[in-house]
Amino acid sequence: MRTARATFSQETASSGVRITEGNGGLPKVLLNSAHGSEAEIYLFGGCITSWKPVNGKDLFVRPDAVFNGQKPISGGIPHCFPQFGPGPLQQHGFGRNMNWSVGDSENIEGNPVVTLEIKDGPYSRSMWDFSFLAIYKVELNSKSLTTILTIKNTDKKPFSLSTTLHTYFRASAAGASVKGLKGCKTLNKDPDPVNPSEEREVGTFPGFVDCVYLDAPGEVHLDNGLGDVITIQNTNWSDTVLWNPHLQMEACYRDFVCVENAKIGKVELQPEQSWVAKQHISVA
Ligand SMILES: O=P(O)(O)OC[C@H]1O[C@@H](O)[C@H](O)[C@@H](O)[C@@H]1O
Repeated sequence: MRTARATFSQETASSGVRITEGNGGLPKVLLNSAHGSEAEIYLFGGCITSWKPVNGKDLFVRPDAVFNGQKPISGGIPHCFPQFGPGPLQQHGFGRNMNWSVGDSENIEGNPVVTLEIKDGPYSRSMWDFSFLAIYKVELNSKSLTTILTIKNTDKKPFSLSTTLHTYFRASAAGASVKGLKGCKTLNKDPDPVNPSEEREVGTFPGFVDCVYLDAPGEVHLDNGLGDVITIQNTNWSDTVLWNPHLQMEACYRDFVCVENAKIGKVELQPEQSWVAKQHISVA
């Protein structure tokens, strides 16, 4: 079944896609699979704040997260677009500060699929003077969540960007580990500035961690220290970031780790060109 152009006021419950009012009165999209899983996405930031797979833990939203449509929502799966980290634009770019609109929604064998999008406007143009279209397709299955991000250059001049999905997984940081990054070259802010290749079979979070793994594999495994192993697969997200703020966020650092699919090196897009990347996270 396919439902075109859902709007805030238009509920498409039969497709398992429903738009309702979330925290702070912000519109959010609820996804319900016929197979028992749930997810929610705030249109502000296109931020997936909840993913409850069958037999798995929810994502993590920081206790300092605000839902006021002004500051980005800190938690879940925020977009860092069109810049990851600090730089000429605001930290992590402006995609997480924009109101995404709902495009198509559909239902595939009981699994809801929704497509969100943003394009340039006065707000983005004031910081980044390019015409672009970002399309974010989200599909919920019983034990997995798939997102496909497409960035299209709709301008007459080329542009470049970096981006990540800054995913906050609920975890026991002290017991969490990530497998699959051995051999990757690192860009490690701390503690080792010489940026060696990762030698460990598993990355852990014994203290402050903020490390980019370049040319990461298409699949890594997060043991969340709470009894689940989450498989994180990707196509075209070339890098992986591990982050835990430790004592910088004393109130919550014990309860999450970020494992981020990232594109750190610049994506260069000529007019009409697109960049597409897929993330698939799943529990056993
Ligand atoms: O706090 P924010 O802007 O939501 O971003 C989350 C974190 O993202 C990390 O990538 C940065 O290294 C941190 O400095 C930052 O705090």
